Parts: sequence; structure tokens; C-alpha cells
Amino acid sequence: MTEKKLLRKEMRNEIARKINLDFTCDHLEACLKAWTSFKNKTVALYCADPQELDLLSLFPESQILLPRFKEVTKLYDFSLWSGKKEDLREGPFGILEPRKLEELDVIDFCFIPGIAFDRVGNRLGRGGGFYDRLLAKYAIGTKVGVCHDFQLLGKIPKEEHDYVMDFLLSPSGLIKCDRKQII
Ligand SMILES: Nc1nc2c(c(=O)[nH]1)N(C=O)[C@@H](CNc1ccc(C(=O)N[C@@H](CCC(=O)O)C(=O)O)cc1)CN2
Ligand SMILES: Nc1ncnc2c1ncn2[C@@H]1O[C@H](COP(=O)(O)OP(=O)(O)OP(=O)(O)O)[C@@H](O)[C@H]1O
Repeated sequence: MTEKKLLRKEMRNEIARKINLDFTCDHLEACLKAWTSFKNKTVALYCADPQELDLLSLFPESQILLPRFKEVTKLYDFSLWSGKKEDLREGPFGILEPRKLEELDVIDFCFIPGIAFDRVGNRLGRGGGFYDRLLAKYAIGTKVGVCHDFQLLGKIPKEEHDYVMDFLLSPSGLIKCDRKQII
């Protein structure tokens, strides 16, 4: 098994162990407000699974985009979402996604869920390679990895195609990724 696959398996077990714990994330909204204004910005989010941080309600003045699976390509696109529940449908993997495909070329902020991140900004995802391809497709301003504190690890193996995060958001706060740590 590759290093990445092994780590993914270990982290999945760890997440399953922690899933019933009560994570208080009250700090997230204040943290985002203190950081910057998202007013009239385009923000790519995700419909969170129970083990992920749910940020959907924190951007009332932004244009929200969500990943939407396309059968033909078997890949995800980012599609605009009205903010209304009835404009979502269940996609593959049980993840809610916009019914209609409406793309934008430029995305100001992209919040990206992960199984684990390191402080340099490397991400371990679910293993579909979907986000790396999504990030390659659009002009993305700022990439923010999102996870619980226990998912911030010392080091994550990086492959050629992996995108690096600019910031990491967890219940304890926002970290600017430090590329210098690579050496
Ligand atoms: N909320 C959310 N939406 C997201 C992602 C994510 O991580 N979180 N993605 C991030 O890339 C994309 C979906 N990526 C996925 C990649 C692999 C599997 C997958 O292999 N699922 C296994 C079960 C493993 C598991 O529990 O995670 C399966 O369905 O058999 C699912 C989704 C786009 N949307
Ligand atoms: N830009 C890309 N072009 C082609 N193949 C890619 C690309 N990005 C990733 N892949 C392939 O997808 C597979 C999974 O990649 P990886 O382990 O990086 O997934 P991940 O980022 O953890 O998953 P996800 O983004 O779905 O959460 C690998 O086989 C990888 O080669």
C-alpha cells in the first residue's frame, strides 16, 4: 500500500473513532469575519458530511459555488448555488449538489475539505483525485483547507498533481501555510 493510502486508512479509522464526539465550532464564524470580508465574493464551498465542518451558512453575502458531478466526464465541476435547499439534489457518494450546472471562471475563495492536512498546506483527500482536477480547471484566488484540529498532521506525502493550500481553517483558528517548512 502506498504511503498516502496507508495514511488515508489510518485517518479514516481515527475519524470513525471521533465521530460521536461533540465538536464545538462556535469560533469559526468570528474567525472568518476577523480575517476578511466575503461580501460579493465568489466562494466555493461543499455540502458537508457528518464528519466534516459545515460552513454553508457562514457566507450570506457571497455567491456560493458547490461541487457538482458530471456523468459524462465522471468528474466534478463547481456550479453556482442559489442558497435554496430545493435547488440541491443528491449526487454520487450521497453528497448534495446543485441541480443545475452554472459555472464561473473566477473563484475568489475555495474552501476544501480534507481527511488530513499538514501545516505546509499539503492535503490528503478521499482518494478520488477530484479536488486536484477541480482546482486545475478554474482561476482560484485563495485556497483554504478545512478540517478538525486532530486532522492537522506533521507531514503528508505530496505527489506531483497535488495542489497546496494557502490557509488552513480548523475549530481552533486560521493558519497561514508556511511553505518554507518544506525544507
Ligand atoms: N463534502 C464533500 N464533498 C466533496 C468532497 C469531499 O471530500 N467532501 N470531495 C472531495 O474530493 C469530492 C467527492 N469526492 C469523493 C471521493 C471519493 C469518494 C469515495 O471513494 N467514497 C467511498 C467511501 C469512502 C468514504 O467514506 O469517504 C465510496 O463511496 O465507496 C467519495 C467522494 C467532491 N465533493
Ligand atoms: N490533475 C490530475 N490529473 C489526473 N489524475 C489525477 C489528477 N489529480 C489526481 N489524479 C489521480 O487521482 C487519484 C487520487 O489522487 P489523490 O490521492 O491525490 O486523491 P485526493 O486528492 O486525496 O482525493 P479527493 O480530491 O477526491 O479528495 C490518483 O490516482 C491520481 O493519480
